[in-house]
Parts: sequence; structure tokens; C-alpha cells
Amino acid sequence: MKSSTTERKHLWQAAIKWPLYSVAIMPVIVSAGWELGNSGNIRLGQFIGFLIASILILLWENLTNDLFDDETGVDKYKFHSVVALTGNKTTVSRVAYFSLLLGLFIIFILALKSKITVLFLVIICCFLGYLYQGPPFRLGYKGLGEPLCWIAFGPLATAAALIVISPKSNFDAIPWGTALIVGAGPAMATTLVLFCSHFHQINQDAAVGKKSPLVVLGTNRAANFLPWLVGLIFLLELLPVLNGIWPITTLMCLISLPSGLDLIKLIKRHHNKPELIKNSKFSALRFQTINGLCLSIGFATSYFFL
Ligand SMILES: C/C(=C\COP(=O)(O)OP(=O)(O)O)CCC[C@H](C)CCC[C@H](C)CCCC(C)C
Ligand SMILES: O=C(O)C1=CC(=O)c2ccccc2C1=O
Repeated sequence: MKSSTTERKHLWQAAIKWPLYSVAIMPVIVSAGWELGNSGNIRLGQFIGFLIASILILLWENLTNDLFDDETGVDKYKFHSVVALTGNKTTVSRVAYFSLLLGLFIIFILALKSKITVLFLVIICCFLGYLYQGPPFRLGYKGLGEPLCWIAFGPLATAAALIVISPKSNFDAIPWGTALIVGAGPAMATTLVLFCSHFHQINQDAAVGKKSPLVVLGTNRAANFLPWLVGLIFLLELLPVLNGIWPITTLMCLISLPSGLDLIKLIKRHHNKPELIKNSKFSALRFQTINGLCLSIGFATSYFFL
């Protein structure tokens, strides 16, 4: 009895996967660092509002992921699926869509105080989230999840965050250039999290015809690809420094290098042992969190020290 209660508690912890919410808050954290580095100021209320809304929207994405994956059978052995744990799809669906509406309502309020375009940018992010997993598209099943993920957490979410937190109230145009350069590396780190999340699921995914990049590449080639992906993240974050666009303090992102190397080593050694790499997503999240936070602090400190 006690062990089954403990087991359930662990399953719920695995279902909530709170470290994952780092991917939701990173666009606004990095944007805030960039804005602080440039003007020394952000709109704090707007920043907190965007943080909360991003978490609520990612909660919707994850709850509906369990609902949609239940339909395809890909989650047959995912005992920590919220659908399996509650056995009540209606409640899961209600909580998911309440979370989405509340998140979008907060974004609407923030957009009224900055620029209404922000609401459209975030709605496009949500649409990409739906394309990833919802019928009839299920683009994640066709190997297209990673590009969608980069676009949503990169240029789109970063552009929205930059507008919302800026003390400047009159944005004429969407700051695509800044959003692209500032968001590219952190979004690639978020995409790396998604890529790593497939390693231990390759058999279940292949069984239902889900062509994740891991199913297409195989675990060995995917493990060999990983150093290139981590290298690309640093390239995207170091090139602007070499070009003199970013301050030298952003080199602080290199603090995340050891956790990136740990991830590469872990996957290289155990790529075909699902039991040993089932938590590689969390190793990738550790890298993503340290990388994004250090980049943000690097931007912010440049205002005060340079
Ligand atoms: C739901 C996602 C991955 C889960 O994939 P999978 O089904 O393999 O996982 P399980 O094994 O746990 O079942 C990630 C999908 C990412 C998507 C392409 C983009 C989502 C965009 C967000 C909804 C936007 C967030 C708001 C923004 C303002 C930060
Ligand atoms: O459950 C997961 O594996 C993921 C959920 C999620 O929302 C997300 C978002 C961005 C990158 C990766 C992931 C996941 O891996």
C-alpha cells in the first residue's frame, strides 16, 4: 500500500516535470537580459506577466500532448501520462484549455499595454504547438517537431517578449532582427531538449509509426550528431561577440559548456540503453537552463560594467 502511494507520487512528479518549464520562461529571461544590457531598464510587471503566461501556455501544450498521444497509442507505456494517472480525459482537457485561455488573456492584457501584435505572435506559437501534436497534422510524428520548436521558442517568442518588456511604448515594427540573433542560440538549446527526449522512446515511437528524428537517424547516428548540435548553439552565441554585436560579458554562456559535454558523453556511452538515458531530457534541460541564464546575465551585466 505504502509502496504504491510512493510509486504514484513519483509518477505524478514525472508527469509534472517542473524543470521543463525552463524552456517556457527562457525567451523572456534572455530578452530581459538583452533589454537591461541596452537600456538598463525593463517593465517588471510586464516581465512577470509574460513569465506566468508562458508557463500556463506550456502547461496546455503538455496536457494536450498527453490527450492527443493517448489517441495514437504512442503513450501506451507512459505510466506518468496525466491521462493514465487521472483516468479522466474530460478534466484534463478542461484544465488544459482553461490554462491556455488564462495564458492568452494575460498576453492580451500585456499586449494592450505594449503592442497588439504580441497577441498574434503568441497565438502563432500556440498554433505551432498544435501542429506538433494535434490532429490531423501531428507534424511531430513526421519528424518536423524540432524546426517547429525552434521557430516558436526562437524568433516568435523572443520577438513577443522583447516588445512586451521594453520600456519603449512605441514599437513601429516587430524587432525580427534582434529576436532572431538573440533567440537563435537559446531556442536551439530548447530544441536540443526535444531531440534528447526521443532517445529512450525510439521503440514505442517506431511501433506506432512516429518518425521522430531518432527513429529516422537511429540512436548511434543521433548520438554522433549531438556534438554538432551543441557546437551550433555555441556558434550562434559566439559569432555575435566576434562580430562586435554583443558585449564580451555574454561569453558567460560558456559556463554551460561542461553540462553540454556531460550530455554528449552520457548519450554517446548509452545511446541504445533506454533505461540509462531515460533522464537525458533533464540533462539537456540542465544545459539549456545554465546556457540561457548565463547569456541573460551576460547581457544584463554589460550595462553596469562596460
Ligand atoms: C509537447 C512537446 C514535446 C513533447 O513531445 P512528445 O510527445 O515526444 O513527449 P512525451 O514523450 O512526453 O509524450 C514540445 C512541443 C513544442 C512545440 C513544437 C512548440 C510549442 C510552443 C509553445 C506552446 C509556445 C509557448 C509560449 C511561448 C510564449 C513561450
Ligand atoms: O514532455 C516533453 O518531453 C517535452 C515537453 C515540452 O513541452 C517541450 C518543449 C520544448 C522542448 C522540449 C519539450 C519536451 O521535451
